[in-house]
This record gives sequence, structure tokens and C-alpha cells, in this order.
Amino acid sequence: MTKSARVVEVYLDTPGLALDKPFDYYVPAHIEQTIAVGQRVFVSFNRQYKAGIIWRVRGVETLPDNVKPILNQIDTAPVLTNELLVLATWLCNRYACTMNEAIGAILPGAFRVRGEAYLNVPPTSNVPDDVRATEVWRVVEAENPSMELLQGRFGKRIKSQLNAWLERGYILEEVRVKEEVKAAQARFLEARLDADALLALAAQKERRAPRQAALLRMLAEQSSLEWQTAEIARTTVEALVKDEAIEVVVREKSRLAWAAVPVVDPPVLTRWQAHALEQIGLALAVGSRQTLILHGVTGSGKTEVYIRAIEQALIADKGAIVLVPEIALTPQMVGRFYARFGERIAVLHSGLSKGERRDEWSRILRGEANIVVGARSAVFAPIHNLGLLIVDEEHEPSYKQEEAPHYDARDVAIERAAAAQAVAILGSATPSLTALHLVETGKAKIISLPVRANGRPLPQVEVIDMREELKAGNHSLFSDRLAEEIEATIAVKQQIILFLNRRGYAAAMLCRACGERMRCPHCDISLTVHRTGTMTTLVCHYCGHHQPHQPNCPACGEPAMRAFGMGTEQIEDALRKAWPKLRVLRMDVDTTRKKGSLKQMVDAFEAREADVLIGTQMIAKGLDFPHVRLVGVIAADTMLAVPDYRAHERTFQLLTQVAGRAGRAKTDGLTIIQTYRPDHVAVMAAARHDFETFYREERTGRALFRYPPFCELAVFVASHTDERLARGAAMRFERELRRFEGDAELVILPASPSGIRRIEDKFRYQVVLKYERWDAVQFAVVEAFRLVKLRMNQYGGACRLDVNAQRIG
Ligand SMILES: Nc1ncnc2c1ncn2[C@@H]1O[C@H](COP(=O)(O)OP(=O)(O)OP(=O)(O)O)[C@@H](O)[C@H]1O
Ligand SMILES: [Zn+2]
Ligand SMILES: [Zn+2]
Repeated sequence: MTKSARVVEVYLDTPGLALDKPFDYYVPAHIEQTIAVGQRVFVSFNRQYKAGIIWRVRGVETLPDNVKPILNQIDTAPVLTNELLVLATWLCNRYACTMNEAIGAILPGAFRVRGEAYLNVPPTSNVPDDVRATEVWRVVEAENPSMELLQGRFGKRIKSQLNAWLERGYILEEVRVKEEVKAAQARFLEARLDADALLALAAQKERRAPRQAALLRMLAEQSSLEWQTAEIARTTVEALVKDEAIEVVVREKSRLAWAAVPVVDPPVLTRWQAHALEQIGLALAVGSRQTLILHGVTGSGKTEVYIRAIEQALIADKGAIVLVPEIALTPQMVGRFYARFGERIAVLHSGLSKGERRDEWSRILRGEANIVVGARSAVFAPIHNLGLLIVDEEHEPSYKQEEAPHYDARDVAIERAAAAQAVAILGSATPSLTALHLVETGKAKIISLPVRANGRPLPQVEVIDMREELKAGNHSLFSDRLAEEIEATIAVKQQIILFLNRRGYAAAMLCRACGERMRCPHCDISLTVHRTGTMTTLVCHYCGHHQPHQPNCPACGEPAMRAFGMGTEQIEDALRKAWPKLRVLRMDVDTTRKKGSLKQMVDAFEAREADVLIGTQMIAKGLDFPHVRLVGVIAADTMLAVPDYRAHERTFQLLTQVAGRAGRAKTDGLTIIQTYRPDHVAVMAAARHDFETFYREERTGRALFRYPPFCELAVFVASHTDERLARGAAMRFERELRRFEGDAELVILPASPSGIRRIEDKFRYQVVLKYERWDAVQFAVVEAFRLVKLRMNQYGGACRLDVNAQRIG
């Protein structure tokens, strides 16, 4: 068969390196008019039905014989915009991922569907009587069943018979979506007359039909409203439809509904805020490749700056994306945006159901929402005509995705802004060294908000040397000063935040007699101690393994097991014992697992239903509680001890951020940092709000030992249950790259066990690469990676490559 036709290139929704390329299919005549790039379609591949995305459409003179047709369209309108398709290509290059991984990161899961074949009988066909007489035929004719259903009823072997029937044209198959999350729909009442005409008609009807008149007046105000049949009677609607004053329209609507937030008057900007906005306004006006770092101290009113900047973008008919850490997506932050922009806001975060995400995404695609507030993946929201991309709390590690594609939402934001001629703003009270490096190298401009918006001072910070406490005989978790201030704060009816960056009751269970440490049987890591009531459990934070605690040591038999290294549960325990009347909330991974629990806790603390909030790093992100007077850092040292080149930066940031939760409204704030290393620069600088000193010192160290931002890291990890295979793969990767060392300024650290050598019974070996520019080494690295990965997959192991890695191991 040859004829001129249109061919589409389709990326299949299937993992695997071998399928990481587009495949050709031709477009059957009946859908030629509606086919477009960015739509999903079903095709057949290796005798299976696969969903895929149309990547390109091209015309061909003659159609090669082996090209198969598109089986069915899933969408009539594209789900991916052109801009996002370009961004997907960029992701593949920047993070060495497959197109399938890139699209998987961009498109919400609800849009990923499986196809299923349904069978039916064509209107006319020459079917022999013996076929017609079979039970299978009768089922096909009566039920239009799926292939799967028939196999369930008649056994797997029925398939070959059905295939024969298909081939002879006795029956037809049609591929449809299996288990689709459908768009939610609702009925809307829409005006067909202009407001004046509606009001005139309402006046006429006032006496005879007051309900109709009321509805007309409502529609004069908002021209369209959702029809709640409980409130507006069918007869009322029918009468007005007959008058041709209104119509009933079925449209998609979002399942997600935010409670109405009272509209607040915008505050008068401070001098600094006004200046920052001027700078942003200039950048927006120029509208090309602009990155701004907004360095504003805690409580300086960055959110207000974002809101006004978005208003400016909207005036220019442009949309905006605001990324915030997951925790900040509570009604606090979203509420502030919602109060100003109402329904033009779409929200995207992991707490939404699949359907809700789908609805929000569709609202953005349709242009109903042109402002998106969301977590990391919202950086891919399909906003048309993007003007502004804001990354709040830019220093947060959660902007980097740990799974493939290992993208960094900050990089994506900058890239997307550049491509869309938009402005990227990275905001933080403690900008990352990476962000400041952009400023130093001329790639970004910095804007400062050096004072709090309400004129309050930054909290006073005291550092308590816990070694002195011990010497003085205080063995409690709270220093005398902290205990004193807890009481003083309660006395003035203010609130307290206690911060410790370790969840659970204790970090480890050790035997005091022989030194035995309780370890996970599947991972090379200590088991964490958890306690509920009097029950003590040992839990692995990596694989979830848990076992009851035994008082006797499994090695020496002595009843000498003891918990070491306190966690948040222990703080809660000690606090309740010391001050039984205090109302305490604990916020960490363990208490916020249930959907909505995080939001509940933030709300409860904001409503002053608790006196103390104990928490991990979760609580140090952009929360604004006006009544917190005291912040206590139980141990700054837990963060310094982490074996990571970013440990000091992270400590400084967390201390500064958590200290910044104190004294945000009327009363002066106080922060007490307990530590065994009071002279550490990260602790001292945070205590003095001395960003410059910390930055200067940390920068010097990074430059000296050549760590980011003075180079970039890529981490290759091979994992397998057989340690030799994992080590072998890492060594092979290293060997492959040694050839390129030197000519591309590539530094290769030798293959070695990862920070945790074994997780879930899989051994992990890594190779760390250092280089200046990814594009200079990309080709060699990706070639080596694909080669080793393909081999490793054959052996049942896995390989990953984290480009621009934020952590080693
Ligand atoms: N111009 C202003 N005048 C008075 N109050 C303001 C002004 N701008 C913002 N605020 C208030 O100041 C408080 C702090 O603002 P916001 O939460 O935006 O700070 P932030 O810079 O994001 O701080 P953090 O980095 O600590 O999260 C909020 O309660 C906000 O309502
Ligand atoms: Zn022992
Ligand atoms: Zn484990």
C-alpha cells in the first residue's frame, strides 16, 4: 500500500532505554482534521496497545508499508503545550533521562493511561454460520466486551481464535482508555443577554416570578454560575431557557474547592519592598532572560512582593508560577494568594488526589487559571504566556527530585523563564551558595530586603554551651536558660517552637555492656527507636523494617540496651513530664502521614490551640505564626554531623530560618540554640544574623576543595543484591570514563560503596564526577551510563545517574 498521507512521530508511554525514541504511525483519514502535536493517542506496538504522545506531524509522499495506523485518539486537544515539549527535550539533555521519564515528570499521573481492546461486530460482514453459532460470538455481539473480559470468561487460548476472526474481518476492535480519571463535570447557567437586558427582564418578572427575577439579577452580575439544583429549581431554569435569556451548559470543573478566604486590604509597602518591586517591574518590562535573587530576611514580606509582582505580570497579560516547599502549601500561604487572586489560582501539590491534579492541570490548559501555586512539579504547569516564575525558599533541598529525572526545579525555572522571555525570581532569607554564585558570575541580579516588614527587630539569639550544662549537673534535654524562657513565655501566654532535626524517640539502640548496635537486617544502618506509650519499636527509616525492642542484648545477653541520640518523640515526652499542663503538637514525618493532618496541625497552632510546636526541619519553612515568642533549638549538632559537603550551609540555613519564626508580630522574639559546638561558624553566624561572614567562609572552603558552586557533581550509583555485580558496574563506569579524563576537565573519584552501602538488601556502589560544564562532558558520561545501565538491567540490577547532584551517596 502506498499513498500520500500524514505521519506522526509518537513517544510511547513505556520505560526502558531501548524505546527512548519516537516511532512513526500514520493518521487515518477520519481523524486527520483533529490530530495535533501534544495529544495522546493509542497505537499498537509489538502486539500491545500503548498510549503515546504525538511529538511531530509530517506529511509524506508515499507511506512505507510497515507503518501502522493510530488506533484511537485519547484527547481532542493537546495535553502538552509546545513550550513543554521543548522543555522535555531540555530535561533529557540536562539530566540524562529518557523522554518517558521527562514526560512522566511533566504530566500529572492521571494523564497516563493504559489502553484496552474492546470487540464488536461490524454492521455488515460475511460471517459463516458455524462462527455465529458459537457462544463467544454471541457475547461479542451482545456485550461489546473487552479482550481481557473474554479471556477471563473463556480462557487465555480464546485469543488466537479472536485474532483469526479479526484478521478475516468478522469482528472489529477498538482501543479505549482503561481506568481513566475523567474530568469532573458540572452544569452551569450562562446568560445569553447582556447585563442591562437581564436586569430589564428581571424588572418585568419581579411580581409574577420573583425566583426567575432573582436568578436573572445574579447572572447580570457574574454571567455564569454553577447550577446547584438544591438552590435553583428546575422550573425556574426551564422558564428562562424558554425565554432565551439563559442556557444550561455542561463544562469541566475542578473537584478542588478552596473555602472562600476573606479579601484583605493590601498593606502599604515598605521602602524596601517598593524598591524590590521596581526592580522586578523593570525586569518584566525588558522581558528577556532575567534571573533575580530576592534576599529578604525572615519576616521581610517576600510574599507581598511576589503578589504585587504577579499583579504586574497580569496587567501585561502574562501568567505566573509560584513554587513553595510542600509544607508552605497550607492555607496560610495559599490563602494569601487566594485572597488576592481568587479563582485565577490553581494549586498543584502531592496532597491532591489524581483527579484533583488532573482538574487543576486542565483549568490551566484551558486558560481559566493563569497563576499556579505549587510544589516542585508545578514548575511544569502549562501556563500560557508565562511572565513570572517564582521559587520561594529557594535554598530548600526539596526542589531537587531524588528519582529520575533528577531535575532541580530551580534550574528548570531559570531555563523555562529564559525560553519564555520571562523573569525568574529565587527568594530566600538564606540564599544558597549556588544562587549567590549566579550573582557573582553575572547570571543573576540580587535584590535585598534587609529589615522586617512590620519594623520589628530580628529575634535575639542566645547560644547555650551544653557541655557547661553537663558540668553543672543538668542532664535534662533542656538547658536552664531554655527551661526558664519556656516558663516566661507561658506566663505571657505566647507560643513556643522547639526544633530538632531528628524524628523518632532516639537515633540508635546500643548495648552498654558490649557496644552492640541494633541494625536493620536489610540495610547498613542503625534502627531508629520509636516509642508510643510504653511500647518501644525499632524502625528502619530506609526500608520500613520494624521489630519490637528486646531488653536483652542479642550479642552478649546482658539487659543493658539503651537508646542514644534524642529525637522529637523524646522531646515531647520530656516536655510533657516537665510541664504537664502544656498543650503540645509534634510535627514530623510520623505525625503528618495522613492526608490533611499537616494542614490541621498548622491551623491548630495558628489558632493557638496549642502552646508548643515540636518539629523537624518541616517547621522551618515559610510559616508565619504571629504569637511565637520563643524558639528553642534542642541540638544544633545533629545537622553538623551529617556527612555531606553541604552540612554547614544546611545548618546555617535551618538555624536562621527556625530562629526567624520568633517575634514576627507584636512581642520581641527570642531564640535559644543548644549546642556542643558553640564556636562553630554556622552556629555563631546564625546567632548574629551575620549572613556575610558565613557566606564568605563557606565560599572559601568550597572553592579550595572544589565543590559546588565551583564545579558541578554527577553521581552514578549501581545497585544489586549481589555485591560483586554492583561494585563491578561502578568500576566499569569509572573505566569507561577514565579515557576522557583530562581533556574535558572531568574529575572522576574512584568507585566506592555509597554512604549507606546496602539498602533493602541491595548493595550500592557509586562513582562521583566533578566537572565545570555539563555540556562539555555530557556525551561521554551519557554513553558510559547507558552502556553500563543496559548491562546491569540484564542482570536484574539498577543504575542511576544524578546530574547536578545535591548530595553524594
Ligand atoms: N508592607 C507591609 N506592612 C506590614 N506588614 C507586612 C507588609 N508586608 C508583609 N507584611 C506582613 O509581614 C509578615 C511576614 O511576611 P512574609 O511571611 O511574607 O515574610 P517572608 O519574607 O516570607 O518571611 P520568611 O522568609 O520568614 O517566610 C506577614 O504577616 C505579612 O502579612
Ligand atoms: Zn551486648
Ligand atoms: Zn532497612
